[in-house]
Amino acid sequence: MATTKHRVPGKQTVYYFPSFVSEDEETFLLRKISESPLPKWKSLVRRRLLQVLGGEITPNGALIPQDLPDFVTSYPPLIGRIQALGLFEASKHGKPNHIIVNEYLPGQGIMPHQDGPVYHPVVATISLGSHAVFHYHSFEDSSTPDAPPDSGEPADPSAVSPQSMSGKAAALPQIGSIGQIPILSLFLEPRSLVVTTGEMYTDHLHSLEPVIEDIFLPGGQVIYGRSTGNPLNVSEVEIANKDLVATEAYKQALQEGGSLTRGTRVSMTCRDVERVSKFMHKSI
Ligand SMILES: O=C(O)CCC(=O)C(=O)O
Ligand SMILES: [Fe+2]
Repeated sequence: MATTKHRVPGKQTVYYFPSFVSEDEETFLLRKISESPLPKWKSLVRRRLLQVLGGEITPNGALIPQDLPDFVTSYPPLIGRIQALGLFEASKHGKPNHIIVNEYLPGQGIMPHQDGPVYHPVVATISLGSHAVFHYHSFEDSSTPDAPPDSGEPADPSAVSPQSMSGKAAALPQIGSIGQIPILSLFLEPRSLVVTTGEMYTDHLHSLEPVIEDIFLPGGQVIYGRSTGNPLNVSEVEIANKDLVATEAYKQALQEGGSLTRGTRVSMTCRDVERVSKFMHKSI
């Protein structure tokens, strides 16, 4: 498969595609997203939910479908491009039908969580505007929690947060159900796509640390855990996709070490909601 060379070394179930959108497309997408009608905007503690594209999901996990906008179906043809990778082949619709658009200012992140069973267990995330460092975590007892979604974060109604993370302010687990050290960490370039499948979707959590800058050591490690304020939580973790990173300046930071300041990042998280209601959303 053409995707094989995009597999993150050491993981069969995570794929990284640099330059998935062009610079012109990135500019266009950021403009289109910022022009979104205000009622769709919601403020969250750690990031801003900009838009939900494709329709709202009911508390029972069914999508009330709404047409996806031209800026994801036509120019640029993001959905077609994702479908062509073949990684959604086993999902009901063969491609994403739902996109959550989030904005992260420097210093904002998202705590470890799972995306939950409402979606087919494949998620494709496009990064725009800034780099980020993305972490995957294990459950220490390798069981998944049965806690309901907590305090409004993640914004996604179907996302599952472990009980240990239910404190709003907690950036990292305070009690032991989530491994302290990420099991996999990725460098996400602006304009890249990362696709998480299989057990990395179903049995693991993912997060973005709320930091203003990312600090790298020579050889492609990143410092993790600074946001907890506790030096005992700080560790060095390997950037698993360092050899797939395409931009010279980022390659250099990963090879030689250094720090990279975060800018405003907009992410587009694309998934397939398998249960679709027969009722179409009607615009008022
Ligand atoms: O913004 C990202 O890269 C991740 C977002 C996320 O995990 C989510 O919306 O569930
Ligand atoms: Fe998520």
